[in-house]
Amino acid sequence: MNLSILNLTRIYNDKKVLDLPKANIKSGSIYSIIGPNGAGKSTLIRILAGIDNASSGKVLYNDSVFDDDVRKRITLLFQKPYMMNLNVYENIAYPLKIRGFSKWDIGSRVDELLGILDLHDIKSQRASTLSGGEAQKVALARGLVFRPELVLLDEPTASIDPVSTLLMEKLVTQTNKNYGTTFVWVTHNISQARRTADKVIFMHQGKVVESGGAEMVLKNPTNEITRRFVGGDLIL
Ligand SMILES: Nc1ncnc2c1ncn2[C@@H]1O[C@H](COP(=O)(O)OP(=O)(O)OP(=O)(O)O)[C@@H](O)[C@H]1O
Repeated sequence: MNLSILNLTRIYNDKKVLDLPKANIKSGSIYSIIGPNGAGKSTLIRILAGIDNASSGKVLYNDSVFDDDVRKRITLLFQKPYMMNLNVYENIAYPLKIRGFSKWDIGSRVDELLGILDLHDIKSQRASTLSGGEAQKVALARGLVFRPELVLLDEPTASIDPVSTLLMEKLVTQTNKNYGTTFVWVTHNISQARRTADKVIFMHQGKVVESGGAEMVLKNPTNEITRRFVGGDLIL
């Protein structure tokens, strides 16, 4: 799913926290959004996911404005996973069940995801008893099982151990490759952006300071603030 962002702003208490005159997210790519605290990354994700309103401007999903049809083709994952009061298998199967998939199709898709994320041993466990990391893996599997066109990720691996983080990254890159899924992933982990992203968007003070191919923005940025940020300079 392509996204076109035009003159998008978000104002909180008279302060403009987001100001994006023009940006495009190309279908089939993995985008990392990086930038310091308060840069407007989560605000942007919330607006793209239709759970917050812009103060002005618009976002087009392919060529449509946000509506129920767009909503059905999007997944949003935060740092804190949401679990339904079901077991692991049923949580992951849920989006397929409500879309009327056959039992056989549900079984094969859920089994594949359980395998990739190493969740087979806990597939019958109630979701309310899972650890934070286990729950996040289940949430990712549930968010991908119906093969959404666009996946919005807001620091989903921030409190996940390195092994599970790599499994989640692998699932994201594999899903992108196999189904052409577009990912927009907010991360504070520059190494994670290096491992996963095709394109990187660097935000600072509500604006896109630099964007482009991951290799270029992360290794050879043209902007001085980007260079300091990716180089680990804490004072921008
Ligand atoms: N509901 C709100 N009311 C007032 N100000 C808000 C609100 N939500 C966000 N802000 C402000 O908007 C700015 C951008 O916040 P946002 O959460 O988008 O930043 P971020 O880049 O995701 O930061 P972080 O890396 O810390 O998660 C911040 O200054 C924040 O204080």
